Amino acid sequence: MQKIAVLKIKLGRGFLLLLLLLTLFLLALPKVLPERELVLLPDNNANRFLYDDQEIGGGNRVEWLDQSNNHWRCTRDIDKSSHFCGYNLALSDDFTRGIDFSAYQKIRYEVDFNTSSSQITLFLRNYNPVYSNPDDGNSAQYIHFFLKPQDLSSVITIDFNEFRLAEWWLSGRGLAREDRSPQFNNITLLGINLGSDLSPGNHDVVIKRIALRGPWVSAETWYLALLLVWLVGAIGVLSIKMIYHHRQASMARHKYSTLHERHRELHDRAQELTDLSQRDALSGLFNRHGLSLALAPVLKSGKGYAVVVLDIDHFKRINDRRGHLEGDQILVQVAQLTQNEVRADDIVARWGGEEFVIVLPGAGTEEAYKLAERIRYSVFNARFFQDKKLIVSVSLGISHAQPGADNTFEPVFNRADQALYKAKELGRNCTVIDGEPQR
Ligand SMILES: Nc1nc2c(ncn2[C@@H]2O[C@H](COP(=O)(O)OP(=O)(O)OP(=O)(O)O)[C@@H](O)[C@H]2O)c(=O)[nH]1
Repeated sequence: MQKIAVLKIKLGRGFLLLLLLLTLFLLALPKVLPERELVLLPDNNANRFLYDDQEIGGGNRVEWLDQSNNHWRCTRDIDKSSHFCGYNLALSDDFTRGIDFSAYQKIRYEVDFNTSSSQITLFLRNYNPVYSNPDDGNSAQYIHFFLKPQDLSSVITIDFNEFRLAEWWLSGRGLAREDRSPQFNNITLLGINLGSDLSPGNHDVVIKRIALRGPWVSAETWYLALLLVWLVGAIGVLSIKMIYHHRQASMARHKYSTLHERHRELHDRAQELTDLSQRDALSGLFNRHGLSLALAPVLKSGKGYAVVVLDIDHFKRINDRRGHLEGDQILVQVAQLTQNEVRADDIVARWGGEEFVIVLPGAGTEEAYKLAERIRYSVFNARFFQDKKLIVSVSLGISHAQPGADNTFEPVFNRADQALYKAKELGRNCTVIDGEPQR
């Protein structure tokens, strides 16, 4: 039991330690893991195109300087007004099907800007059938971020939280609340616009790389994993406790049943010893000690009782003729025949040798005489070893203890024994009552 308790404590501590380590590991993992990345550019199949405001009479003209390296230029004609000039990257051939950016957190541009533009717009287009129309490129959400000259560096990383939905796109559309904020689940196009008011001269841009970045696993998933770990931990601890208590209970049950078994064995043994000390081994009747114990309450009651002393006639001769073993069997059979005739509360004992004593509590001599005669006839008529020639008879002496008198057994027994002696003298196979002539 102690070993199990120690094991339980060790297991419990081990489990807690494991849980703690696992929690620390899960907490540290997002910080250690490299970010997930999706490279949008360079991509050989990328659908890139430039646009300017020439068609609407503007003063901006765009051209590729080195298309394979995404190197392009906007030139502003001072004599005309400036509206827009820029670069687009279509993410698929199908204008309605883009890429889900929402699994990422930010977008990373590696761009060389050689421009004096005071405001560069980085924008994304999100197509959603709720508000978009496949025939109208402008119906996809226009989400933008304004780059100021001070933001320009070789690597620019922008969190998607920093993007805004353009007011001009939103106005007049009457969209539902959930559609009035930027959506990133189906981005079909991204672009760079050098601005609406470019300064005269050349503005060169080289786009080296554009990629999405984000954690491998979302914060919600981490929390869920932590919760799961603790849940599994709690179930583990509970299971250990249950197993421990179950084992304790089964050990207690085993101990109880062993004790119970032992108790039963001791009880049986005690009964056996009691029987041995009170019973005659051959006949199974009370011996003298058993008789004195059984007699005690009768004497104490003071009610009076009758005593019959029985002795097998010429038993020595039977023994001599048939052998001691058969003599024993005759003794057992006579005991049984006697036992068959008595009442439930009569006490039958083997006094010794071939002599038996019967005590009849509350009985008078008449009753005792009838019993003695029944026994005598029963023995005389009994068949021993199926031998018709073997006749066994018994002689009996009877005495009576008056109620309130004779509270010791010995004198009453002696009187019955005297009567038995008389019966023997009278020729045996008869019953004599103390103080009476033979009937
Ligand atoms: N087989 C057997 N014989 C026993 C036992 N106890 C005593 N005896 C024998 O019983 C016989 C008793 O003989 P006796 O006292 O002379 O009396 P008896 O031969 O019965 O003669 P009466 O009593 O005068 O009729 C003896 O031979 C004992 O050895 C016993 O347990 N088994």
